[in-house]
Amino acid sequence: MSNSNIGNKKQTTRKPVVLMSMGAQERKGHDYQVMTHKYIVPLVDISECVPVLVPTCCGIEDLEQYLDMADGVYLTGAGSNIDPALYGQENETPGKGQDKDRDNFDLPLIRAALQRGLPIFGICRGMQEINVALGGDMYQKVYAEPGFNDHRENTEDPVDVQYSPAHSVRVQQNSWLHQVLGTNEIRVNSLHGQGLKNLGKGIEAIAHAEDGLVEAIHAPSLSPFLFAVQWHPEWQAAKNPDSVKIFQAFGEACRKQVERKAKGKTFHQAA
Ligand SMILES: N[C@@H](CCC(=O)NCCCC(=O)O)C(=O)O
Repeated sequence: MSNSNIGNKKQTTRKPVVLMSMGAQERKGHDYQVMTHKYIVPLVDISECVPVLVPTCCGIEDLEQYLDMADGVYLTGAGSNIDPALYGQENETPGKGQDKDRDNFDLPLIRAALQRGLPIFGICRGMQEINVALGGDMYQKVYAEPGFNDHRENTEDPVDVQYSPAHSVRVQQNSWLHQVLGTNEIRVNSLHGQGLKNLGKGIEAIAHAEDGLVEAIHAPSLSPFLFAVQWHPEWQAAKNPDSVKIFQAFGEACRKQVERKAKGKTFHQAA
């Protein structure tokens, strides 16, 4: 934490404010907006940011006001699938739940955050949303695609088994992620049935699973920090050195945004 004295008033640089879009859940006949604890804790403890949980059930009328408050955007995983109509496909998984409110909030949120040069970090569904928001599409059933492995968890397993390391990920040599992690191969958990197919405009893959499926993306031509992963670094993040490095990198990107804002600049002006 850096301090600066202005006159006699001691001013402390504020922590970054990060938007977390919530998802829909129905319980006992009531509709809820939810956010899982495991996503919040590393943002507070490791990224050292202040989360603002945003309901996605009320449309995008206040989107710009939310973004006025934000120094970063953090898009989490969720069991729901993105509506395939949003990337020009028929629905191949009619039995899987969707969350159209979250789709219809997050895709405009991503585009508007990019316009403002805000750091964006996505996990699992969050990575998929970023790809779709920028015109990419998905394999709706990776497990049914020739040549790909099954990346789903066994939902009958205990939760700690579901989130245990499941496969290796090769990190692109000399990529930003390689520099952050200091290695070109890591072991990751895997809890997804869908995966990135054609990449959206400006999106580059920087890590792949053993079967070639995209596991991490960035977009250096679009943003100072647009980074997303298919695995779940938030799971017991403090115990995973790779996760700690990722959440620290996101926090640092958001602190730079705070500094830019304090100087009255946007990323595009400061570049
Ligand atoms: N439905 C998509 C995205 C999967 C995903 O985000 N899984 C995480 C669910 C539980 C959690 O939040 O950890 C797909 O199947 O690819």
